[in-house]
Amino acid sequence: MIHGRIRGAGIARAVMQGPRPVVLSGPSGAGKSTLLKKLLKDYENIFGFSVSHTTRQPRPGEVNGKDYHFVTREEMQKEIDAGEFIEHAEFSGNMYGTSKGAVQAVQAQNQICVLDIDIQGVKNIKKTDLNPIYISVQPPSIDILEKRLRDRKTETEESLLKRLTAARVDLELSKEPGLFDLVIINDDLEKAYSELKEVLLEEIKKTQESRKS
Ligand SMILES: Nc1ncnc2c1ncn2[C@@H]1O[C@H](COP(=O)(O)OP(=O)(O)OP(=O)(O)O)[C@@H](O)[C@H]1O
Ligand SMILES: Nc1nc2c(ncn2[C@@H]2O[C@H](COP(=O)(O)O)[C@@H](O)[C@H]2O)c(=O)[nH]1
Repeated sequence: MIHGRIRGAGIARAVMQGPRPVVLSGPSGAGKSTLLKKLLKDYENIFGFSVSHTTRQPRPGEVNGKDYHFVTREEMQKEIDAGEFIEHAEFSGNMYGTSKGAVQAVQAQNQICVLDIDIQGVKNIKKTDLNPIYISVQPPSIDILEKRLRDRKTETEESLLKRLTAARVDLELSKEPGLFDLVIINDDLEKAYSELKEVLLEEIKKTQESRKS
């Protein structure tokens, strides 16, 4: 596995559709949303979030259309059948998916599109021509992950156990050589955030430059 270095960042994209997207993956509770929120705050208008669809219930404070498009299983299946999704997966008893519209909405603003998706999503995106930078955010240990998930107070005991089981699978599958361009161990948040910014610096600069011209 490659740590702290990016593969293929300098390779020109076959089809230039603006800045290269970014996939953030890793176990639930590893800190993807925390890092992403910092990035979106510090680089407002440079990054845009791909708003996924999900069938899970909204958490307190989550906004429909901003954090997720909260939909029923029937609604989501209908859109999947109509070919409106780039990828979709079942995670911890709910459906999640990235619609074509979610990515297009960000790319239309010439922003770097960031996808927060699980490892099944990563494998499915690999089959497309999206060509993102793949980053896995991982916890320092499973025990710390469990503590973070418990402290977040978003899960029932049942869903927490499901997420921990999925986390173990995720950490195993993530070892596949070449699956991720970069693995960030999110122990110290500021250090993890610096690593994330460093790897994205080239795309950030390109996007900032394109705004000037
Ligand atoms: N480096 C860190 N040190 C301590 N706590 C952290 C750190 N990073 C994130 N956290 C906390 O851990 C919890 C889980 O983080 P977060 O919700 O960002 O994870 P996630 O990977 O986005 O999870 P999910 O995939 O379920 O959305 C949050 O309560 C967050 O505040
Ligand atoms: N394959 C996809 N996975 C997604 C998508 N949106 C989110 N996720 C992943 O689901 C889990 C759980 O998220 P939570 O918000 O319920 O905690 C997490 O690993 C996300 O990365 C998606 O569109 N496709």
